[in-house]
Amino acid sequence: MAVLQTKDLSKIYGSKGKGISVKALDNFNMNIKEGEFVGIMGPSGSGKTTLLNILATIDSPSSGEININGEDPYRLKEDKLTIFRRRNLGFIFQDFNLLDTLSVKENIILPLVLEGLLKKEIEKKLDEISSILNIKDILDKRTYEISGGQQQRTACARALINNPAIILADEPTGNLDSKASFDLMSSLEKINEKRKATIVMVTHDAFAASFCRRIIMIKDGKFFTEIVKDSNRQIFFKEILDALSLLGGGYNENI
Ligand SMILES: Nc1ncnc2c1ncn2[C@@H]1O[C@H](COP(=O)(O)OP(=O)(O)OP(=O)(O)O)[C@@H](O)[C@H]1O
Repeated sequence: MAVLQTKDLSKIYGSKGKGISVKALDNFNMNIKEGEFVGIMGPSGSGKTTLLNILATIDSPSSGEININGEDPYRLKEDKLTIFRRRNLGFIFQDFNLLDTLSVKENIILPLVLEGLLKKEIEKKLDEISSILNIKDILDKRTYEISGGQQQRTACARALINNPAIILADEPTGNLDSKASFDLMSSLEKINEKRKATIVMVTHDAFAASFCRRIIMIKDGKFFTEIVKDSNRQIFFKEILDALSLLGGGYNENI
């Protein structure tokens, strides 16, 4: 079953007639099934952030349709949209976005406290997610007392604790070293496999992308191609690099 669908999604920045307008997304179609782990890649300026912001309901499309877990979020009023977001979407950002006045545990359980869940239920969910992400030992620490990798795993736990329909990740390894990237991506892979979590991740990093099961490449706001993992991660990594070199737009120089 598709948990996320876009149909002829377009986004034009800049008002008609005044100055230059930019078509950031151009009739973009995408279909993501429950339990998929999908990477979105493309050259700088190809529309990845625009797409993610629209899926995150932060920015509205100029035209086209979007369906998340059976609803078009852009048809909801603001108060319903806030609840929709909290229940259906989990966010992981490049810069972690943790609250440094709170402990690791308080950061993670925040969405459940907002939902008004019972303490016992909160503790059970906290225990489950912190074991998967290997952060049980640091739950009482402040966020400035832990490493970047631990901060990102904390942010992941917060995004996942209430089992959202979709996890949206924007360059989650962008601020991590290679060991922390490996740990984070292994955790996301495990969460995808064990909890059937649906993950959509924008990344420039072919190594991080190799943990996904499908990569959608976009160029100039349009679907360019997609590749599906049908062997091991090392082979998929090479296939991603090959596809990126065809895509051009600055990727070729990095290979
Ligand atoms: N708020 C805005 N106003 C006007 N143009 C914008 C705005 N945001 C993005 N754009 C333009 O839309 C296009 C797509 O931008 P977007 O940020 O989605 O690309 P991207 O693929 O995420 O790039 P990067 O990899 O560099 O982050 C670019 O041409 C960009 O300059």
